Amino acid sequence: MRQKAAINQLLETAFPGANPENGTSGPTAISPTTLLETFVPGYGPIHKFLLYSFGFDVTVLVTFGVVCWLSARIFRSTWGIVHSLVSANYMAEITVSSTDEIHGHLIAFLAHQYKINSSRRLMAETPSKSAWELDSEETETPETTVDAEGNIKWLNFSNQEAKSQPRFTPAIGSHNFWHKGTYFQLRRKEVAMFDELGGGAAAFKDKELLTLSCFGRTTEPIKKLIQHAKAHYHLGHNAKTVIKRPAPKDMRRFGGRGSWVKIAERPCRPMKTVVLDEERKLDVLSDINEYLNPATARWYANRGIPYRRGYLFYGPPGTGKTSLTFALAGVFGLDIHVVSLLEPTLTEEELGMLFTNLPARCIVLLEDIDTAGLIREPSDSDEKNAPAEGEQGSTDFNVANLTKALKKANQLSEEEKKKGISLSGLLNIIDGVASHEGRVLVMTTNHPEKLDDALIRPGRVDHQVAFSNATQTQIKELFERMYSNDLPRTKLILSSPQSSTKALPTIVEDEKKPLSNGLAISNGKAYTLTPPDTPITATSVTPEENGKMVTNGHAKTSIEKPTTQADISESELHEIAQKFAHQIPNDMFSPAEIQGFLLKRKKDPRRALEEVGVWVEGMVDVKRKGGKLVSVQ
Ligand SMILES: Nc1ncnc2c1ncn2[C@@H]1O[C@H](COP(=O)(O)OP(=O)(O)OP(=O)(O)O)[C@@H](O)[C@H]1O
Repeated sequence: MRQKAAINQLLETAFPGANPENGTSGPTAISPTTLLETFVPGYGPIHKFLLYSFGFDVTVLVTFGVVCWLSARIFRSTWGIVHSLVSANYMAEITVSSTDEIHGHLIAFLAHQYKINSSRRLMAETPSKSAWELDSEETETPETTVDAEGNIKWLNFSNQEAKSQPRFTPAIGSHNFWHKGTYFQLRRKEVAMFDELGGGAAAFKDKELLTLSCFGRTTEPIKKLIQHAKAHYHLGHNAKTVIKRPAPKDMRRFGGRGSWVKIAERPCRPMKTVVLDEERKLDVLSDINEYLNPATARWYANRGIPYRRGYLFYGPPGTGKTSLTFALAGVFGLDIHVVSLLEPTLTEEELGMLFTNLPARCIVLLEDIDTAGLIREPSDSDEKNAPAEGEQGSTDFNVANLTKALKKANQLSEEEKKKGISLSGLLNIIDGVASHEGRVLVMTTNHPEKLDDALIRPGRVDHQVAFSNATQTQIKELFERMYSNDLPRTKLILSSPQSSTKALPTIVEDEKKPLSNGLAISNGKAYTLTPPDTPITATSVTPEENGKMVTNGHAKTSIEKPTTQADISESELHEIAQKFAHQIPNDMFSPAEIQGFLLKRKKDPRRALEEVGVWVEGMVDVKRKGGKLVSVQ
């Protein structure tokens, strides 16, 4: 009886006004149950069934669910409104596209941020490192084959990729982090870009956008963060020379900095490793040093002279033209932009655009300019005078001639299409009105005699440097360099750089100040020029360590015999070098050839001395016969 009364009471609460006992309806009142019955068909019977069978009023649960859902909706939209109001009025943001190198700097920096690292949403990436980028020998863990005595015989690097440590970066989505007391929001998202590939083709490409925001009405904290990320990135890259080349065709169409892509980063080549007549080396060094001085830019501007400098390095193959360019880039901390004029997809307009998008100061390297296939556009008179085949007169005009003429016309138009860069086009790009100022242009060639006069006239080429096969002094230097551990830094004494002082008599205020890179500015007096240290990841290996390598955590003896360097005193090394140099004729072999010979005996100077006679004989024989394949190595 009591149970029935309780159910009745419940029903009364659920259906106020409805009396299940007598079935009469009272005045209608709005209750959650009546509302649900109105909007959800069949709710009433289910509700009654549950209530009678289990004494459980489902309306309470449903009402609670609905209230929660509604609250969540209201909260979300209120939050959205508040967030957008706050973002619009009290937050600053900066967006970075993945087409810009800052994107890479930021991601690398964020990957190092412990707060991001502790995030629960990360993206794993396998960083690909070049041989130069490996931190140290210890981080390399090649598989090794060991002989009976436990010495390493063969190394195998096939498992390298699998073993390399993944890098964790923030996943696509939103992240928050603190940096130096500022709260930052990071949104990483991918957007599909409709990219017209030309020739009617098009494709969607993914591009990434990073949006950094922080509270406040100024973007200053974000700018500082980006600056910090850049500095962090370059921290480990100070001693590297960055090599860039034109981006793939579809990327460089957009212009901007994205027109150049980094292809490599190498440790700076120390100037002392380039064996070249000291005076010639210093001439180039002081010339570039003076050119890069900001005061010189003003000097040029005041006189209306285009602020550009061109160098021609010429000489036989393997004599150090490229090496000197890299060493110069290291000394002055410039990036090298390498352009191949033979690239079939490169048009004149694109080359012009690439030159416009060069950074303020850089080296542009045009290698083997004689083989670049520059096209001299035929003059009108040439065209008129050249008799076309099949044009011997209308009388003997026949079908065969017509076919030939058509074929030739087609061939010509095909060639025209592939033509690439004409000489006049290149000349315009090098020093035309739209040409970039502030860059150092280096052109190299093995055949200067083949170059067009216009290409090397002053203004386009301001300084020529001749390279030749090695002299005995250079051979000795190469030898000593190969076998000495780490020679102390050489001081280069600059004696009276006349050319520069004559050319720039009015640079006064800054002249005696050493530049930040350690080079002094010429003032007509003799002065000491010390090329800045190029801190190549100095592995100060002790003689004892030198014969060992660490693999998989175990120190093992290296493949080669323990070095003999430790056994040789400096004076003996000089003596051997002297004898070695005497056995090689002057000006016959390029430094590259000598380096190649020494590399095969890189740990054994005595053996190099013993074997050099036979090598010279064999090589002289090959050179005399004009052959290319060597019988002695
Ligand atoms: N003068 C030099 N001093 C030191 N090393 C040199 C010198 N010349 C050549 N070498 C060595 O020889 C190799 C080839 O040199 P490099 O590429 O600079 O020659 P190159 O003159 O540019 O040749 P090419 O004309 O074929 O491009 C490099 O490994 C370099 O170290």
